[in-house]
Amino acid sequence: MKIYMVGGAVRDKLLGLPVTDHDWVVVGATPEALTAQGFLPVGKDFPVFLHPQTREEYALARTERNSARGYRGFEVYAAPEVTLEQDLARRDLTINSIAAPAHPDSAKGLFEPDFDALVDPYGGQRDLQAKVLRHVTDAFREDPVRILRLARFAARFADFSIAPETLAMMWEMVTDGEVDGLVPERVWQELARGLMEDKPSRMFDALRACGALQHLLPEVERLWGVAQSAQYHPEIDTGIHLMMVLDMAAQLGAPLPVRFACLCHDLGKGTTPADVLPRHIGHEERSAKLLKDVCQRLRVPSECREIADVVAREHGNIHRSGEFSPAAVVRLLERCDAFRKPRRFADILLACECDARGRLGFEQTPYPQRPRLLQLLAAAQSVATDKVAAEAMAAGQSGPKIGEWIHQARVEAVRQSAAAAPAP
Ligand SMILES: Nc1ccn([C@@H]2O[C@H](COP(=O)(O)OP(=O)(O)OP(=O)(O)O)[C@@H](O)[C@H]2O)c(=O)n1
Ligand SMILES: [Mg+2]
Repeated sequence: MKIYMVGGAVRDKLLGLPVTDHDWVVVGATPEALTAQGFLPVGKDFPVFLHPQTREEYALARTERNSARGYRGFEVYAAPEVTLEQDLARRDLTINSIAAPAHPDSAKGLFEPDFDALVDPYGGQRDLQAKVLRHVTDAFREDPVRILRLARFAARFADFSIAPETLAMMWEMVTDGEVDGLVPERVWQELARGLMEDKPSRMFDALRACGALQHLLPEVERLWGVAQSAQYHPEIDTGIHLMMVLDMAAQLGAPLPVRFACLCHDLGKGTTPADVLPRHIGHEERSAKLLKDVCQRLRVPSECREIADVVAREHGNIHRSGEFSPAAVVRLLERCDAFRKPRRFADILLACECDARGRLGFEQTPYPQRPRLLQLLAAAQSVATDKVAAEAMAAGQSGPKIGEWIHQARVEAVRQSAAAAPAP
């Protein structure tokens, strides 16, 4: 048997990037031979084994066919006579189809890849140098998730382009309805990973270029070509604004829920009636409704869904909060559930900063609303609620009236804090 390091580990090593997870392929072996060497079988669908010490994945060389639409319908063929070239041929991108032969290092009991003896039958190194994302063979079509994977790699390797023939193939796959059969969990998984890359906008550029975004997220696709007022949005186009917001979220190191909230905050601008454009009165409510559809369709986890809902509804109010009375500030904090979930509120404010700075010419503009609302929240939180409640009861109050007293005490605390540091 012969063992090779493959996939992302070889690619990242050649790019000089840190390598975290190692994938291996085993040629000329049977499951029995691997088990005899101490490897642990794991794959339910695929013949995959774990190294007894490192727990890294070792897969038998295989060919595969997609027997049905979507993710589940694979037929896998693994046998000792499947060659390395055959295994590399069924992979997604040339840059992911380079193999490094590995030699057992008997001292450590591990395998050491030899990067001076790469096996690269599909031009992976050439495409790494030319910075091109290119499919390996027609087998790319067998797995439509690869459209999303490619889009995600475009977001990660922001200076790579998509080979025209690959884009053409993706376009055909989309036209054939291939992305419509994807299971929601896989779509969400890839979208979430792409959102977390350095330049998320490039994932959406790629998905638009092949027509997939219209199928996966029509609510987002629709935003291109929708005008906004030039006074607040010099970039005008809502789709362009959205991409700037996402890239700002990446630049500010925002976590996934914040990035998802950014993605969905302006969905309602896509359904603004033509006669009120470029104004978008009431778009917040419409965003929240469309967000609900997206979350149901893609089974978005509740952590992402909930923050996105608040950001969709309240981002305009948070932007304008500098003009709010102390009572209006407290009502805003209450609607955001900031007293119970202060950390989530900080994330909501981060999403709003991304929105404000994700505009042409505003990238470096400070967003004082964020520190100010955090300060006012801290002031409102400093109210000793049990003391206020005791006072209210001593004054003969009960039920909701006690809540009103607490609310009033918080308004007073916000008033004092705001007076000490007025909005800029
Ligand atoms: N739908 C898929 C998934 C994986 N692969 C192949 O399996 C390898 C390992 O997959 P994975 O670990 O998911 O991706 P990586 O390329 O290693 O990228 P990452 O850095 O995201 O792990 C890929 O390089 C690719 O050769 C593929 O061809 N098609
Ligand atoms: Mg990997």
